[in-house]
Amino acid sequence: MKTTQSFLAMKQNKEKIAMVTAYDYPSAQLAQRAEVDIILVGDSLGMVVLGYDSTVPVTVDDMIHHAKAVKRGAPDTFIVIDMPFMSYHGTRAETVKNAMRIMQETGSQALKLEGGKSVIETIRYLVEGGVPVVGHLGLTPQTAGVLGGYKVQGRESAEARQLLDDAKLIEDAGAFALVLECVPKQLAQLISESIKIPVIGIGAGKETDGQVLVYHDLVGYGFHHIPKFVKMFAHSAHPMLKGIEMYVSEVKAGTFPDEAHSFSMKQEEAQALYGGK
Ligand SMILES: Nc1nc(=O)c2c([nH]1)NC[C@@H]1CN(c3ccc(C(=O)N[C@@H](CCC(=O)O)C(=O)O)cc3)CN21
Ligand SMILES: CC(C)C(=O)C(=O)O
Ligand SMILES: [Mg+2]
Repeated sequence: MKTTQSFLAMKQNKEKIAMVTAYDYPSAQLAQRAEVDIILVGDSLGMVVLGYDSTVPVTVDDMIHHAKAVKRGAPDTFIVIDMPFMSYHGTRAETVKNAMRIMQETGSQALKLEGGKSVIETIRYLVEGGVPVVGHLGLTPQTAGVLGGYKVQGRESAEARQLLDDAKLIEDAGAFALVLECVPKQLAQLISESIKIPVIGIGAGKETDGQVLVYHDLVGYGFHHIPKFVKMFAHSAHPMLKGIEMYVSEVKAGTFPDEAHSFSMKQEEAQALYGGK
């Protein structure tokens, strides 16, 4: 099992960090087999697994339910869990309770929080309490309603400088890594060079210390909207759909199940069953 220190060392050694989301037992198994460095149980599960049109409806209980399955599928991989919408914006006691529940009930290694200046204090006291924290800046989907949609952030220098300042604050607050989503590659490079903790990009160019992609985007599972920054490394929905269509037609034709997929009794037992009332 890697640790927060492993990821700092990877940045120092210029070894890229590969992160992927997972939401259930099989996706976690595949991620672990592929030797990803970090699994993120992302609140994107609300969209790609539950079919909501944003991450806003996702609850702490949803995150725990999915993360427990992920942990069973990838017991030896470092797992980060998203704190969902507004679960870290109430009182300190409420935030601590949510963080504690997610950590204790799932056995995962770290939590991720979206936002800059406004969550610095929260990051600080979670870290002081012993929770490894990942920050998340740029396009923060939980505040997409306020941002005005899923848009690239920091295209103008003033806004870009604000994101750089926020990244430094997040580092100072004690986060061990930072996810940077949907920002120009020049800004992502500057932020990666300006802080010591690893920057994991998504739609942030190739100069970050690592990359993260949503599982369903990268393996092409589902028929959802695919953001521009996604490279689909496999197209799994199509062979899966073909398989299900074949199953339906074989059931309709009566060719499934065949002998190989059926159980049988000895002939005399069958005779006794049919004839010997
Ligand atoms: N399937 C999926 N993949 C993701 O990466 C993802 C989710 N869902 N849900 C949660 C958030 C939302 N994310 C998104 C969703 C859409 C765009 C998007 O469509 N962006 C525009 C860019 C618009 C612009 O140019 O400003 C695009 O065309 O890619 C980006 C990030 C990233 N996360
Ligand atoms: C896109 C990644 C960074 C995320 O936060 C998620 O999957 O929820
Ligand atoms: Mg998320």
